[in-house]
Amino acid sequence: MAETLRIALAQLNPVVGDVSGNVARVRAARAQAAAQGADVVVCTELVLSGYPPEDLIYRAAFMDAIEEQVHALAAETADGGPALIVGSPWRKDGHSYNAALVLDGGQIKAAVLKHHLPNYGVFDEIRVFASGPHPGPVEVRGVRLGIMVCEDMWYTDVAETLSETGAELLVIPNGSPFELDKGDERLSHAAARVKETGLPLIYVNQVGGQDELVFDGASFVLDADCALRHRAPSWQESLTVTEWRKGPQGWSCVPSTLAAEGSREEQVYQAMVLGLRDYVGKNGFPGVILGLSGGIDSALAAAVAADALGPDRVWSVMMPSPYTSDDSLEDAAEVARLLGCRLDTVNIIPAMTAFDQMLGSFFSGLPSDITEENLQSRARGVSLMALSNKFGPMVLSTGNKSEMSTGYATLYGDMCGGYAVLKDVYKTMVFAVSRWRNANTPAGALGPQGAVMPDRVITKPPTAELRPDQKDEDSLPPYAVLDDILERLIERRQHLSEIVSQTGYESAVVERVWRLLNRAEYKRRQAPPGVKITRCAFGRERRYPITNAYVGPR
Ligand SMILES: Nc1ncnc2c1ncn2[C@@H]1O[C@H](COP(=O)(O)OP(=O)(O)OC[C@H]2O[C@@H]([n+]3cccc(C(=O)O)c3)[C@H](O)[C@@H]2O)[C@@H](O)[C@H]1O
Ligand SMILES: Nc1ncnc2c1ncn2[C@@H]1O[C@H](COP(=O)(O)OP(=O)(O)OP(=O)(O)O)[C@@H](O)[C@H]1O
Ligand SMILES: NC(=O)CC[C@H](N)C(=O)O
Repeated sequence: MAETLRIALAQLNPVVGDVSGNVARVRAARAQAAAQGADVVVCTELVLSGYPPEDLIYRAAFMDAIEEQVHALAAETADGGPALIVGSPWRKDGHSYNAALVLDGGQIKAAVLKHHLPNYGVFDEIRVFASGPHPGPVEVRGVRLGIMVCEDMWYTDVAETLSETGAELLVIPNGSPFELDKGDERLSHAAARVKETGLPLIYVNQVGGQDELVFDGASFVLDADCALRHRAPSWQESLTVTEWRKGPQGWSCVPSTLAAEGSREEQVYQAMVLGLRDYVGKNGFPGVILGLSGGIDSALAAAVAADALGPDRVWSVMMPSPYTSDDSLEDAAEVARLLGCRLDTVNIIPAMTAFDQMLGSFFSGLPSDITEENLQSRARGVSLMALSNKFGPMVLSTGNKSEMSTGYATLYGDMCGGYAVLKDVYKTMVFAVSRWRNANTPAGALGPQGAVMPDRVITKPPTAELRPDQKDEDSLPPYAVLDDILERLIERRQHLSEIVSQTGYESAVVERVWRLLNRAEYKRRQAPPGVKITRCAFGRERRYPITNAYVGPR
């Protein structure tokens, strides 16, 4: 019976669908762990397919490719190196499962099948996977490991079965997407399982961006007394070999590095950076292009892009109209200078004049209104898309969550683009994160050190500059009030009366925000994807009908 054990936590960034690339990532991690004397390497949930694989699981050829690669990987473990615990889709008796496979001594020693399939929020695993039975422990190098997959740790029953059937150590491969405050939630579920079973626990999480999700990593180890023995860094791949010793009370982990979690602003910023970096990188774009207005949203989006990709892959374009102020021109130029990214000017006045002429016979005698305002926004969108078509960079959309919530954005105008950087970040958080970035250089950032936007960009009142003297707060409640109401409606799903009684806001204001929110559903369905940051992001997590005649109590 082993009295010491070295277990490697492989916090990897797989690419969904890239089976051979993912196998290569696992192979490299195993070689690195072997060089550090590891006995076992624990990888993340579904690392071979990438998480979440969604409907790829329905493709028999995809599942065949995975099976073939698993057998090859298993055969490689005959080399006397560490055992591998890899997450992989796995077929058995005509069903597809979300499994953790134990590969050792040249064989597939066990397939632990996920029991609790998450089917809420961003998850719909019941769509593609069958639920496995409660697993039992798997003996690896003389130690009975209680392996369970991600969601199985969020309930009591799987850990209970594992401990009752002799597990000595809980091991959990995860694909747990980032959202604010998720770290505490994970830790409290993990600690509950440790307390119930008296067993130490290893939690290994995926890192990287996948469409609207970003995985922060932050893998960790809890000892049997719930002491945190290791926390891997967030937002980057890592491989840590942890040392375990067996004493009279069971297994205990030798204390190792504890990476800091970072402030909320830092987490939001890093989530946007990694989400964008991986979206651009994994989809093969040479870089990004965006309209830089001199306002805070496009300045922050540009800063995130420069930190994600490097300033030389960010192309900013100022597109002045007759309503663009000198301050905006100066501020856009200063943002581009501070970031060190390319800035060009494309005047949209000729396009506005052309539309006046093209549509003049229809519009004659009618007052100028939102129609002409939206044409400016659309002229900018068309220009950016043309530059994207000609030169290849993907267009970034810069709308924030307050705007996405209220429909304060122009369809096929500023809503155009491939990816919306700030989509799940309320305007009040946009201000806070911009201040944070001006005072801090994020770890791993490819952009410049120091401030990335002039103070005036943060302090001036937000305006869309689509007509003279326009200010956002002329049409919307102040952002502090708007965001508070939106957060209560969206994330907390509060009733309107509850919001009024808890906050003292006028019920007419809360009613208006509710109406704006519901009315903009059609716009959100046409919005580009953007990374999930909050507890309830638009898209999969908030599914209201567009055609919606409900008028009863809300
Ligand atoms: N249920 C439905 N299903 C499908 N389509 C629907 C629809 N209801 C309206 N529509 C269509 O949508 C059109 C209205 O949408 P749209 O054309 O976008 O225009 P609209 O929402 O009327 O105006 C854009 C709003 O965004 C504000 N804005 C624009 C640009 C930038 C910023 C900023 O500060 O960032 C703010 C602007 O001040 C204005 O309040 C309708 O004319 C109709 O064609
Ligand atoms: N003059 C401009 N030049 C370049 N892009 C612009 C210009 N005006 C608007 N845009 C683009 O359209 C987006 C919507 O901007 P708008 O000024 O209407 O409102 P906003 O949401 O307050 O954004 P920002 O804070 O970036 O100004 C901007 O973020 C920017 O990408
Ligand atoms: N992949 C999963 O099973 C994730 C579900 C889990 N509750 C989490 O977010 O951590």
